Amino acid sequence: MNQSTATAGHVEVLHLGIRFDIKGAAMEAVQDVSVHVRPGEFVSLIGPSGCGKSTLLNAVAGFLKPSAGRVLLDGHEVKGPGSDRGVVFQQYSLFPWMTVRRNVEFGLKMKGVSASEREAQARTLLGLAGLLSFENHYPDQLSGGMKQRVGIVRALATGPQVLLMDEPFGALDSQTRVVMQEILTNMWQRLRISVLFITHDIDEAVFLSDRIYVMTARPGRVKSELVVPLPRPRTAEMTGTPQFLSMVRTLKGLIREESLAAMGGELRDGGLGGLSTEVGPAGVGQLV
Ligand SMILES: Nc1ncnc2c1ncn2[C@@H]1O[C@H](COP(=O)(O)OP(=O)(O)OP(=O)(O)O)[C@@H](O)[C@H]1O
Repeated sequence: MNQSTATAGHVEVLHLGIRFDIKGAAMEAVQDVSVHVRPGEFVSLIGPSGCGKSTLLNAVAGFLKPSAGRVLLDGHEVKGPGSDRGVVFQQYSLFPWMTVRRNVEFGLKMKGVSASEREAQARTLLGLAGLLSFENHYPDQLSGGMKQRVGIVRALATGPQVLLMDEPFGALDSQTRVVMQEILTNMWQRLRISVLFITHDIDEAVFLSDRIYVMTARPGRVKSELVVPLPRPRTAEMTGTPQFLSMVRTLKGLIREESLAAMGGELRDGGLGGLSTEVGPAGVGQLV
């Protein structure tokens, strides 16, 4: 497993609270959340829409200041964005006027890395992502999946200890998404980097993660923490195993409870009384 070899990239979110001011009223988006990512670990956050997943990730990225609690990276308090954390969003954030390789080199250039070293590092990572033959293409000559692969490579180029990914495959069609998951798990396996990953796709979370946090409806708190017991490296065949399917079923039950709670019981009150909020048999997802 990765976490046995990586030594940096330990994220600790301790009793995090984040409040937004909306028209003069405080709105609590995240409440008393404690989560962690060990060095080299792949951890996902899932939960109903609006439960504060992006807010939490933005606090780890240093884009948002906690209203309560702390975020630590390798024991040091996060006080703002830094090159020790790479961020990938759902929207492709490439510079359209730069080639693929120039896009990847951009962060290295900002760090003052020499042209020859930049080129070597960019080409190594592009090779890992299967994009070397596209290094001189421009973003608008690439498919959505390729653009997002360039986005991931660009986030990795400056050598962060932690990769923060907010629904990175959300805009892709389902076939491309599955391929991207395999590419990401292979890259992660080689790079030994810590990942905090947000997704709405439960299969994706199970396929990629070592552990999964399920969040409650707003204000977001940690509802459950599950260890994914599947071996590494992950392969597409594993998605059909009873272990995988049982874990997906467990997570679906947990999310469904919270989605119903987020709707304030409106569905049941509206006459859909047959809807059950009970979670099915816990299966293999080991609750910790
Ligand atoms: N900058 C902001 N100002 C005010 N409210 C905000 C801000 N950012 C987020 N919120 C609110 O905080 C809550 C949590 O939002 P957030 O985007 O973190 O949820 P999420 O779980 O990532 O949602 P989704 O799964 O739909 O992307 C929502 O009610 C959202 O409207």
